[in-house]
Amino acid sequence: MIDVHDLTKRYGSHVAVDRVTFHCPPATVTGFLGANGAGKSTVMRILVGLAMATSGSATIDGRRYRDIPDPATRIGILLDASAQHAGRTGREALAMSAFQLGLPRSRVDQVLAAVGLRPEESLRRIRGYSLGMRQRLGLAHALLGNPDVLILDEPANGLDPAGIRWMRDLLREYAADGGTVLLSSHLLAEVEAVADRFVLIGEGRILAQGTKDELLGDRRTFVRAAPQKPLTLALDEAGLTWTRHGDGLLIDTDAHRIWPLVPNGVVIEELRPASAAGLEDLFLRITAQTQRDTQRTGASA
Ligand SMILES: Nc1ncnc2c1ncn2[C@@H]1O[C@H](COP(=O)(O)OP(=O)(O)OP(=O)(O)O)[C@@H](O)[C@H]1O
Repeated sequence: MIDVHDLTKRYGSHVAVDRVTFHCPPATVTGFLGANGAGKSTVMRILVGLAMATSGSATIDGRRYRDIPDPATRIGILLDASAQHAGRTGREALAMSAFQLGLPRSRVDQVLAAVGLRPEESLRRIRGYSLGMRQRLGLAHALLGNPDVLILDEPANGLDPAGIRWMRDLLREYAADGGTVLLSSHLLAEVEAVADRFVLIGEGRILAQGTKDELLGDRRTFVRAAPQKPLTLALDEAGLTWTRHGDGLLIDTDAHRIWPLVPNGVVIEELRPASAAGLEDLFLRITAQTQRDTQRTGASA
């Protein structure tokens, strides 16, 4: 469990993180979202002991990072994939870390396979790695000690679409096995696809937090159909509630439940979630309204 409580970080007179509170339960992926300079990296750096809090606390399983024995076997960290030793090969870098952690060399092959770095790639010097390869290597480092918490700052940066899909699957599996993931990203669609919970931060303050349902709320579906009557009859028969909305219907269920009910001969002209465009829309609306002197908290944890 990651617990950030009333955390504040000042740099001189600048308040980078302002009384931030959130937690990340086990078996979940928490997406940490915010515009450039919002304070995400600062919170993550404090969590892993690279920066000191001005006040408040940031703990993992009830302890500050520096108080955790063998932290690398409990917490996997990827903060800056470009900050890896350029002159070593990927395999050498992992082998050194494995040695320091007292892990068998076979663990290096396991994590290389887990992150999809091919043997010939692992033998190349890191300076020749693409950003996507560095991200994979950084994640291999994070996974090396088989931790049950992952703290990842922008891990999808530089990954191609297949890489992003791969990372999504890896993190979902990790959480399904009971792991706790805190992941920051600018790629909202990706975070929306992988995370169970979201924390939105702006100018150092929490703007909203909650599960997808809590934040994106409206699960109704808007449908325009021609002719409409047979569809409303089918909806009634299925026990679904609906209301007329403009030239269409607002139906009290998810889109995937509606498709099988559409009678033969009815043409669906439009079918979409009734709420706006999802997380990206929410993010842009909330951050557009960001004021340092107002705190908007959506559904809370
Ligand atoms: N060492 C530092 N000294 C002074 N100010 C800092 C320092 N580190 C961060 N800041 C400031 O704190 C604020 C938050 O920065 P932070 O890097 O945490 O944001 P972020 O949300 O991670 O942004 P990005 O998405 O661009 O990485 C910014 O205004 C930044 O300029």
